[in-house]
Amino acid sequence: MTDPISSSLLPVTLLTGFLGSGKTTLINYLLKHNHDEKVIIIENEFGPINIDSSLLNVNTEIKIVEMTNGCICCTVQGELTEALHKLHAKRSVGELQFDRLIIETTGLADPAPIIQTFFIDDLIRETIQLDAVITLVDAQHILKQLNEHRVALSQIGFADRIILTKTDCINDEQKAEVINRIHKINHKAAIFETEKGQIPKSHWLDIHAFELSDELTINKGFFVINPTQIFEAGFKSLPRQKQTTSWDDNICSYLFEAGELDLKKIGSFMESLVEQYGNDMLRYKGVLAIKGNDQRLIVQGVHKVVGFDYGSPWQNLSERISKLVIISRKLPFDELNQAFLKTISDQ
Ligand SMILES: Nc1nc2c(ncn2[C@@H]2O[C@H](COP(=O)(O)OP(=O)(O)OP(=O)(O)O)[C@@H](O)[C@H]2O)c(=O)[nH]1
Repeated sequence: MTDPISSSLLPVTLLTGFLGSGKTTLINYLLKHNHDEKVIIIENEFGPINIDSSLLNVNTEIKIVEMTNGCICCTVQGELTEALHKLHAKRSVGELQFDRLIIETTGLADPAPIIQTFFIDDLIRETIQLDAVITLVDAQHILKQLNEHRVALSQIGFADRIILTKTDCINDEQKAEVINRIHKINHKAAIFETEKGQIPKSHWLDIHAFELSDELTINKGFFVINPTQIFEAGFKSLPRQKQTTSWDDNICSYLFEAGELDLKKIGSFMESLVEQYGNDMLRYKGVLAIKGNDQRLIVQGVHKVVGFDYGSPWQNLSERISKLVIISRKLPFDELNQAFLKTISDQ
């Protein structure tokens, strides 16, 4: 068995992506090549007949839990929770043995309520670990989908990893345009390419994206609020690459940067940020240096569900820089910049 997140917590991967983006194809590839562990697939479709399960090449090692009673995201508090509880009960008495769960959402689902299920329900929180949100993007059609369907934007915004499919159907210039646009929406998620689902499972399983880890990968292209480096303005938007089209995705990535922070003050800044703008904040993660504390403070959240924990100690003083990345619908820069500057200047 390959390194699951922990021997006691069941790893769950959330596979999302617009209609026809290649989710079933990816799962089929995995099931064909993953013989060392047992996987349960939870999938849902609109309507009374679940067509996708008949497309999956299933052998006896794999069980599929179908949810055809509407869309996961609409019934998430009920049906998904119930399905997870049942699976846990069967697993814990040995009636069903499996090593991981994959949830394949309908192409029209917004992942937010599904992700929140893993943080809200007590039993699920104690027994299951959401590993990562993997978003499949149909490179041939995504630009059109983004222009026409907000949910496609949201699926990219929530992603920890993005798997680009159907790159065999476009040329290099078109691919560069797609990658450029994805980066502008979500600059944190690494992008991988695949043709017909042929990608090693290590690229999308056991990513540990929801663990309160110390790592915070930051690429260029964020809007930056950084009082440690830009004392006067405290805020700058990095130059964006030239845009050839007039679209304006309303989800983008933000970065707050500062030196050491006062726990109480950054706590109340975060509290009011989440209170006011949590509905717009898809994903956020921070590694903060707290005055008088040797350990990194890790914060991560999805909308208004936030988790805090202390991580590994800072090695030296120069390392002690606080960073918070937020992937969100447009936030009011000036207002937040001022509030953030106030938070750190009063310290
Ligand atoms: N050319 C090409 N076709 C692909 C690729 N990946 C998937 N497809 C095809 O795209 C179609 C849709 O793929 P699915 O795997 O069913 O997509 P899905 O995301 O499960 O679709 P929904 O369940 O409807 O949301 C199928 O005909 C696949 O064979 C790829 O990388 N290249």
